[in-house]
Amino acid sequence: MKLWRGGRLATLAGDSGWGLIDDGALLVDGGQLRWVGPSAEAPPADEVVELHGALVTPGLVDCHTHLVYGGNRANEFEQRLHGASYADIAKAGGGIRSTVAATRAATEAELLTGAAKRALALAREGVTTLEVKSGYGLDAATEARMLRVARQLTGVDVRTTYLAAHALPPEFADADAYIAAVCDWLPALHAQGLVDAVDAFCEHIAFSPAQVRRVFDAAKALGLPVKLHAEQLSDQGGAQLAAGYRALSCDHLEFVSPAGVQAMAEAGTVAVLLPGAFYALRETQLPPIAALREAGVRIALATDHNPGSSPTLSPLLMLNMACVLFRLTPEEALRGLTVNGARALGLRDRGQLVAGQRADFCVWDAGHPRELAACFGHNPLTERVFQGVS
Ligand SMILES: N=CN[C@@H](CCC(=O)O)C(=O)O
Ligand SMILES: [Zn+2]
Repeated sequence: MKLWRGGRLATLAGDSGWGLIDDGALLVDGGQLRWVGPSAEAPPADEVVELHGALVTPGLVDCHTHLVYGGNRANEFEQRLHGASYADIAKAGGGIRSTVAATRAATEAELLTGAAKRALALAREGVTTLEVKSGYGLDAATEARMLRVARQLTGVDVRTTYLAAHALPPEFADADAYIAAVCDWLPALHAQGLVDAVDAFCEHIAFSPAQVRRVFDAAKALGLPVKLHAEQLSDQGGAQLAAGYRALSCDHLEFVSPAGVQAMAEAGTVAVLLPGAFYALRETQLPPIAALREAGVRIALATDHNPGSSPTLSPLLMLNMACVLFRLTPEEALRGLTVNGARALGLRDRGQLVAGQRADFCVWDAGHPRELAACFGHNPLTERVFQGVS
């Protein structure tokens, strides 16, 4: 067993507060935290690492990414600067569809090379758990390829989400017929062990609530949990729909209604906020933070890394943006990228520095956890411990 001692621990234990332990220690047994507390009370260990007062937090959980894809969409960045909106570009056949063409054209090895570089960039800022969605294949073979690639990523714990209901592929004129295919492909992917959860994009440029319901019914029949890209550009009632399926999370939520917030609170559905997309699309409608807080909805944060609306690989920048743009407190933001991110994936074994949790943690050159959110464009990570190994 290995003891890390003499650190300032932001344990995030319990439901609020930093859970600070000054001069704290962590006893690691294999991949698990065996004991956490003041250094002076630490049990004996085979090996001791001195932290010299460094800050320690749980490993970061990036619970919403589209990390596997071909090509890039910097051309759309320019188009938006010339006045086109995200929806205009999508309606003209660009956006998600343009990444679908590039992803279909890429080999599994090419997709893995690109995704592995991105996963490494996230890990270098402290990510230890990462969710990766499909949704740029939109045919059975490419959706499977994306999910297989995600599962091959190493150095982070990966959760995969089936998002074939992301956009209508060019070979389908009828969205209902495509949704039937999306539902048909799912059992085989699930049988191959490639799917942890099922997601959909409920929006006027994507799929209707009735279509999402069919996808969720297919997930439910297999016992798979669901998540939803909900109310990003308009209020479709997606949050209520998802809550009706006890969804793990609803993500984006700029246009969610009070009824949607209430339904999420009652279902225990996590609100995943994505400041990178909000920023890049110059959205002005803020997610209803005060209402989410008041209703007691857990708030998570993620990079939403994708080549179009959120081409960021910086979870630390998301902490800062969540505070500056959404007015989250630094503590809410860090909880969003740790314990609440884990909850958005249905995981209860990580996100806090508490005995029994996974030994995934970060050591930072910082004196207080609020510094992680206050600074931007600066990475103070000095060590990342993943399953007990640094
Ligand atoms: N909004 C839908 N899906 C992604 C963007 C995908 C893309 O533009 O390629 C998101 O979460 O932001
Ligand atoms: Zn997304």
